[in-house]
Amino acid sequence: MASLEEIASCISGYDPDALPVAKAQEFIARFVPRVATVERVALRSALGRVLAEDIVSPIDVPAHDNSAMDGYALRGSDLAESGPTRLRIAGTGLAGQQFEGAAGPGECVRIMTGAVMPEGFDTVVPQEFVTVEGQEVVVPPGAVRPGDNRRLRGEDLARGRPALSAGKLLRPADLGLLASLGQAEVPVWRRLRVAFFSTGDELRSIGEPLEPGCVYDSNRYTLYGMLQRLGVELLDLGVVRDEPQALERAFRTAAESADAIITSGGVSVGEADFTKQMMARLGEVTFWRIAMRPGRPMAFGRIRSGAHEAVLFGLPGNPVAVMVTFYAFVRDALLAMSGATPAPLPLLRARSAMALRKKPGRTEYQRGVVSRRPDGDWEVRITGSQGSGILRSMSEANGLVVLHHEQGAVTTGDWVDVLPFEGLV
Ligand SMILES: Nc1nc2c(c(=O)[nH]1)N[C@H]1C(S)=C(S)[C@@H](COP(=O)(O)OP(=O)(O)OC[C@H]3O[C@@H](n4cnc5c(N)ncnc54)[C@H](O)[C@@H]3O)O[C@H]1N2
Ligand code: MOO
Repeated sequence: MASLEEIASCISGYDPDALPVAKAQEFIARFVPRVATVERVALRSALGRVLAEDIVSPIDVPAHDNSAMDGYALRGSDLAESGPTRLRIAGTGLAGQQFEGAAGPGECVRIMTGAVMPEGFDTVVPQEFVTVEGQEVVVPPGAVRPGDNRRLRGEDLARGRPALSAGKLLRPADLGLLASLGQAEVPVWRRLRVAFFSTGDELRSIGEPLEPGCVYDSNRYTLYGMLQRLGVELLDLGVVRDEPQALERAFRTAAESADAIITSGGVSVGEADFTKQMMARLGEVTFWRIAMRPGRPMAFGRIRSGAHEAVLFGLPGNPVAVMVTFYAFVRDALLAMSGATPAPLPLLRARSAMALRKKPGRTEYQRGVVSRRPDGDWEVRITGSQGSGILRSMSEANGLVVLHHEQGAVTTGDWVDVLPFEGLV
């Protein structure tokens, strides 16, 4: 596995004290390893897991040419060039059944949606387009063209062709697709294990009295929520005092049982911090100052304990900085470690309802509410104070306005990128 130094040397203009977001992302993507164990799970349990092998279709789906409509199967060559076409009804084909009778030229077969097309028939006319006169169907001119309303064998999935590629994060449509192939079990990468804890002597856990100068630990709860949504296995190591033995114990336990460790707090320049020293002592860790707001300080690397090691994301302590750095760096890294093919989060374009101050040379994430304007455009309004300790403005927001590295000030009405929370937080 490459060392931090080796990776740093691959990144042009790398400066840990002024690191653009994109370079930190690139660094992390080059560094993180991927899980190596495949397990086979029942189809329903594969939801939200990452496919470990390509799935080649063992069958044609659909298995036969079949009708897309309830109506009458006919031969396209029987359609009259002008005027109505009269066809004799030779029998019926139901879904799940094959029409066994014989039908010759000038004849049609009553057919239901999904029923196998009778031999030699290539077109279906929907029943609402025709009139039935005794044993005859009258198709008006122009009602159908040859080949209409017929679904071809293998048009969804062709036998022997790839149906899904390894690295796919399995969503509801994929479960359905796998079911249509008759696949009862799915090869997926094993779930990633992520340990997390909060550091800081001022932190109290829920249920403890709040002494003067203390705050309740909220970061473990936002982290829990974000990690739970990613579908990883969680190991909550609680609040750890800023004290060498306690920190060493927590880091070692985490490295021995998890693939990744997420901490919050203790990565800035404060005096009472043993956290940074312990990170550096137990592994290979770099301390970044990222050109972003919020979320400037961050530790990144690996922690070792005996033969075990885990990737470390040492996030800043401020509650909003934890969330923003998680979405900017940790989310994609954990998905990559889980075996998923990288896919950037989609951004929405919205007009800013207000002027925003912004200096080029850093990425800013501002909390906002997007809504639809009467003219149909999306509009975004910032949710009050953007201090990185103000979780309320994060909770009130439904997205983050992403002001990119090179971008300058925004004037009212300008288009900006928004990362919507829907489906994310
Ligand atoms: N002189 C400087 N001071 C600071 C800098 C700097 O560059 N120079 N950076 C600031 C930035 S930006 C941030 S973010 C913080 C990060 O500091 P730490 O990661 O060392 O975090 P702490 O000092 O432990 O905590 C910061 C803040 O967040 C509160 N906190 C921490 N953990 C939790 C938690 N689990 N739940 C709720 N709140 C938490 C903590 O009480 C502090 O108020 O440093 C700035 N300072
Ligand atoms: O990481 Mo800090 O959030 O910019 O306050």
